[in-house]
Amino acid sequence: MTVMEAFGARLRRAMDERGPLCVGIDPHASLLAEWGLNDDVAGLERFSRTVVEAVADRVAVLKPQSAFFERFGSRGVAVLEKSVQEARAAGALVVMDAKRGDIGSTMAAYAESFLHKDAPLFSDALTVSPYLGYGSLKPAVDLARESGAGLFVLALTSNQEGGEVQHAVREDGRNVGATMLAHLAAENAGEEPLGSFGAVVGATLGDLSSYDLGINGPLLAPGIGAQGATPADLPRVFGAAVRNVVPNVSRGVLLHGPDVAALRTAVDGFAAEIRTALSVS
Ligand SMILES: O=c1ccn([C@@H]2O[C@H](COP(=O)(O)O)[C@@H](O)[C@H]2O)c(=O)[nH]1
Repeated sequence: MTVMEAFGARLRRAMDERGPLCVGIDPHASLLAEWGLNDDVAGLERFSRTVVEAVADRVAVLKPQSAFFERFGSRGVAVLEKSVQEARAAGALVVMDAKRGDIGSTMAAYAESFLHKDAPLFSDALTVSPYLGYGSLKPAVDLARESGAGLFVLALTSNQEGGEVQHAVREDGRNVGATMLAHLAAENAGEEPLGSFGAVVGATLGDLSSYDLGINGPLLAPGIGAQGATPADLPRVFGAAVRNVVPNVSRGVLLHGPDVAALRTAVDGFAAEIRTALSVS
């Protein structure tokens, strides 16, 4: 049996070769309408196919937002399966944004759904919520290691409301977000060139210098474009950890569809801005 190389190593290579940009596949009803598509499974399929065709051969990571597929029931999930498989076949890594989290015994089933190498929805990495306790994620950590997959744990999310949970201070004086980062640093200790257990840290959050972002793992950074952050913000927000940042843009790219050339131009524009921002940091 061939064992897949660890996600962190595959991601590092993809980022070095293609740049770090992650493009979201977020088929909002409003975007389907703007693309002249119906808000139905056929529209969903056309939308996702177009995004994959336009960008999967040029970005390091594609991030389908599962919610927009689940909205259509089993036929929507079938479209999601196909999109994941086509994106991976075109050379992009796929981060499934499903934000799963539950008690350990149920978490094991979520892990089987997205991280088992034979699962129809197998993805290179999965977003997970640690708010049932970081330890509840252990089945996903274990299966990810076995499959060569990765996780992105919600640590400091891009939305303002996240602060009431993530900035809450524990008895040891550390806040919850910082605690998640510390768990991830322990998970990734000694891994080269990059650990497989990443954090979600919003690009919208301003100065994060009070946090130790040196987790030796990737930092998935949503919030660029529609949520107001820009590539130029990345060095200020992430400091020395910026080399491990995977900046995500969804609507900021998708609003340029359905024209494939226009989508590619938008992606190339964000990629160039990110390159410039990182080269001066
Ligand atoms: O903290 C988080 C975690 C996840 N997201 C997801 O990223 C994209 C962002 O989409 P935009 O259109 O670029 O705003 C979306 O799928 C969110 O669910 C996030 O925004 N913040």
